[in-house]
Amino acid sequence: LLNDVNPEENPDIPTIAKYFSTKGRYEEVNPHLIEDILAVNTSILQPPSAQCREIHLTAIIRHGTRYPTTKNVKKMQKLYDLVRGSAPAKDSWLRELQTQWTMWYTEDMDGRLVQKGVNDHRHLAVRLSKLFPSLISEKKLRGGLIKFITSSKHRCVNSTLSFKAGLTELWTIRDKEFEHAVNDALMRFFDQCTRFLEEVDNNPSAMTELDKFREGPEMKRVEEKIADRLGVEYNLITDDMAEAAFYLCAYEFAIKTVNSPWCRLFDEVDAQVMEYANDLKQYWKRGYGYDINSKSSCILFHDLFSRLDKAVSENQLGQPVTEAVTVQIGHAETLLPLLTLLGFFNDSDALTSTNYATQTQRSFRTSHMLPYAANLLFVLYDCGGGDLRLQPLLNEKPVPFPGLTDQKASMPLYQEVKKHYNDLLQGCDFETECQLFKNPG
Ligand SMILES: O=P(O)(O)O[C@H]1[C@H](OP(=O)(O)O)[C@@H](OP(=O)(O)O)[C@H](O)[C@@H](O)[C@H]1OP(=O)(O)O
Repeated sequence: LLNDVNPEENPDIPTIAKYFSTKGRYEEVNPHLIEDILAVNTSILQPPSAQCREIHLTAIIRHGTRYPTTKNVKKMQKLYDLVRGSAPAKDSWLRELQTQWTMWYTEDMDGRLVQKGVNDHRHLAVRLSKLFPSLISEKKLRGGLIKFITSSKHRCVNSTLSFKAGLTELWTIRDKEFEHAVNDALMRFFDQCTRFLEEVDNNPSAMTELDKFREGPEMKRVEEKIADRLGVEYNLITDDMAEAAFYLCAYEFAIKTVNSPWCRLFDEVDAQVMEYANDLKQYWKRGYGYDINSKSSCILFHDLFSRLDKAVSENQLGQPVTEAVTVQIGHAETLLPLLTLLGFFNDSDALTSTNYATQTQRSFRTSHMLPYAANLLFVLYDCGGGDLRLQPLLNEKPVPFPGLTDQKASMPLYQEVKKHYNDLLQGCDFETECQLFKNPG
């Protein structure tokens, strides 16, 4: 019954759950799924005419809900030890943390997929088959027209297996296995872009804005309030400890759907500060902060459009589209550089350590873009008479291509889209962009 109530008032859902950034549950961006995990709303698709039929779909999907990485388990363990060692509390929720709640996360979990993450992908597969029944169909799966590509990371491989299982269970297919290709050049391009590795990933000064914010007044106030709630010395609650507490609340909720006592350490103002710190990390490491962040996704950008072009030419020749659906499973850092390259969620002002107060309405907000199982879809429609249209969807909702004027119900002409991204289509060469000493001009 609790699920019937507005998520905002559901005591099982932490009030701060909408601020969990890339540690957020998929259901927080699609709350109707809380009541019915397989619910879809086909009316959102609105092709401009009844003649339109979908001929190709590429889905770029983040893995499902996972355990914390080793780096964060260590921080969480340190906070747990600190809380266990503090003076016996009078508040029952804190006494529960001090005496009942046990630290069950271990370093060997290291970001592996959890059962909820298996279900995230099983259910997403079924919902997408309901949204696009002529493409994600048993006939096309059996016909080898649905391709799977994954990052080599265990959480992505297991998400791929789960997505496939969603379909084989739906159609009770037991007599056939479907393969997937492991392709890190595509799904983990950031690992192979030398200029990104040198100038951002391995450059300590690249994250200056995040470092300054973590030492700044907003974070300091959050740390003090946590220390007050725990009844410990201010100097014990560092930014790392605040992050560990936030992640304990987020993981207990995402993995076990529990509104744990750890969430009591934050009010909404605190959670918005923690969310901004995570957005600063993503902005400068994967988003608009540095041009190379998005240019490192050129290989995925060209892969997408060559796939779309192939479907167009096969369709125009009256041939069956040999790759009707491509399911590509990667990371938050696979999707975000591509979203950035395409211009999505670009604010007029950069996110910095000093403008938090004016960025409360920012569009660059990973809590809305990149929960577990976040998915970016490109659906190609043939509307007859050579009228081909491309519709982008993020997390099962149509999103207009930024800056594209012809936004007929977010389904512009494919040629318009290619014209809009012509500079990238003619350039954006991964080798050129990623070489360390880029030739000027
Ligand atoms: O803060 P952690 O260690 O969890 O950061 C992870 C990334 O998680 P995210 O920041 O996206 O929540 C993880 O991305 P994911 O999409 O695979 O979950 C990434 O693969 C991992 O390397 C960590 O990223 P970092 O940039 O190395 O901190």
